[in-house]
Amino acid sequence: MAESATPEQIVIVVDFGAQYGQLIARRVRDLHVYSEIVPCDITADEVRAMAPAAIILSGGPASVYAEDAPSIDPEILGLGIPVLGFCYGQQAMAVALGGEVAHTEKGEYGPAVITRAGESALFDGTPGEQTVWMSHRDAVSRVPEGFAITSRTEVCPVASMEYPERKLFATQFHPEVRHTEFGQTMLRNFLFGVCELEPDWTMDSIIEDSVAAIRAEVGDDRVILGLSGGVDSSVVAALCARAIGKQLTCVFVNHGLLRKGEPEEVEEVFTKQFDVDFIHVHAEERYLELLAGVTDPEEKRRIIGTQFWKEFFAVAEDLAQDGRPVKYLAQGTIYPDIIESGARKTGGKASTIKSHHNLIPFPEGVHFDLIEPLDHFFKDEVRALGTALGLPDYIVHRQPFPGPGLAIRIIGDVDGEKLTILKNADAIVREELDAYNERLFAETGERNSEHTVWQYFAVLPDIKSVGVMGDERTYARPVILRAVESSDAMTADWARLPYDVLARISGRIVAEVPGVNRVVYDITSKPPATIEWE
Ligand SMILES: Nc1ncnc2c1ncn2[C@@H]1O[C@H](COP(=O)(O)OP(=O)(O)OP(=O)(O)O)[C@@H](O)[C@H]1O
Ligand SMILES: O=c1[nH]c(=O)c2[nH+]cn([C@@H]3O[C@H](COP(=O)(O)O)[C@@H](O)[C@H]3O)c2[nH]1
Ligand SMILES: NC(=O)CC[C@H](N)C(=O)O
Ligand SMILES: [Mg+2]
Repeated sequence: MAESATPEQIVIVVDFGAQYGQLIARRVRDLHVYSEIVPCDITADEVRAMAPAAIILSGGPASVYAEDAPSIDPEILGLGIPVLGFCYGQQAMAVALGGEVAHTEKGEYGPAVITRAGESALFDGTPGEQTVWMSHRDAVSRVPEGFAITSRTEVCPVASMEYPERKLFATQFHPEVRHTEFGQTMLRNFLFGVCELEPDWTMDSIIEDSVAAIRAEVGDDRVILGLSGGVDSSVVAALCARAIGKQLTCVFVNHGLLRKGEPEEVEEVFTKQFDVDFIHVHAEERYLELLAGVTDPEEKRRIIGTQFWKEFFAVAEDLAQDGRPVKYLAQGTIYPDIIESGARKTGGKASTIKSHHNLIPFPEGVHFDLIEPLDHFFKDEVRALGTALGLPDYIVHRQPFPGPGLAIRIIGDVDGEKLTILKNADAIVREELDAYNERLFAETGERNSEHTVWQYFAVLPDIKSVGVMGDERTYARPVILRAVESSDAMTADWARLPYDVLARISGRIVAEVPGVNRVVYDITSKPPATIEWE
């Protein structure tokens, strides 16, 4: 399998089940150093093989002395690679090296003021007293031999500790959260001061590395790309077009589960505005037949994902008629697809939340070598990459649309009638919320800012309810409105839409979409819900 281009310098974040694991990796990447999360049972040999330039130990919910509490292999701390531990990470470091951890009399949650003690490279350029963010009940009560205490709070005797000669540093507080006043300075001090890293992981270098990796992998062979018109696959298309030009054929599968007007738009954009070979596969009937009567969400995802492979393979066989076989399939797989599918490359530690269509195993008889240059990235990073590649805003800022399409927004089995209802209701939701987002954009000047609605759509549940329209009883379907704020789809909150916007959407759907007599709004965040309903 073709790996994405991993930069030479990498910082690994050892995850003890932190709430902020992703955030740590992001903060490091924001400083232009590549970072990736690894599970906490990683062995010293595995770390050696990855040869990271630095290691960060995350926080975590456990208590170090609890049964089954995760720990760090002390050998890892002795590899000579600089280590920085946060919270549970500090506690785990202390215990691994012979120090002690105890319950504090009262925990510290939220802001705390630390007082520094002595010199520390980690605190360079920060004041003697400063506000940090804490979230802990335990604390280091005795530091391991050779360690110095570099700050304390009233409650916590070891707010930070270090053994600079061995390049081991740790804090009880969380430098990765925005509320820690000088958190980003500390991270910078660690990466560029202690570890002497170069901030060279820039969009331009990412593009260069990816293009070179694709070229090296593919050589003179041919590639087909699953192109949905979405952000991820469009960015991969741009990267592949740069790398291998006309060896690339883009394949758009119209499975009939797309939004109203979408197939026409995608075809228009990629045949008229981009110079790529584009094939539109009409698979509407095949999908409807395969999905008939299927109600289980994972079963639907499996059928849809499997059929995607078959459609791509059929195109590849067709193209190969001219004597030049197609060996590679490129896709816009991104990191959240992988982590949620509990799939390969995460080391299998994550649990399966839902099987993303692009991670379903190949059916018998189908094989491709995969090219997935975005498989380490989050959505907002993909967008930044798209902008750097010169893709237009309407593609870069398109809201995500899942590969299995409307099939996972129709709860229960899928049929033509339900698809029509959902397409029409969804078109109204998009029209109204597109306009709302445009108004916010006009006010803030920022697309996909924290103020705009990130993703919005309609869901059709498998129930009916009683209503009264035109003095007559109705027994018809409700439509669920889902609108969320997010930046990377890993977490999301429901959008606090103004009542007048909600009222207009509800009024229009019931008036304009036959078969619907009620509209409800989903006010659940992710977690505990997910963005999609299936
Ligand atoms: N209708 C489709 N035809 C061909 N390939 C598809 C289709 N839908 C999805 N894919 C493939 O599956 C990958 C993952 O889908 P996903 O929806 O996550 O990405 P996207 O559509 O490119 O971007 P976005 O998340 O913005 O919708 C796509 O990048 C693309 O390679
Ligand atoms: O390409 C995709 N194939 C899938 O199978 C899939 N399932 C969910 N999504 C999208 O991923 C993001 C997170 O979705 P959830 O919170 O529902 O898991 C949201 O943006 C979803 O729209 C998918 N995208
Ligand atoms: N946020 C954390 O890492 C907490 C660590 C540990 N569970 C404590 O309460 O002290
Ligand atoms: Mg999509």
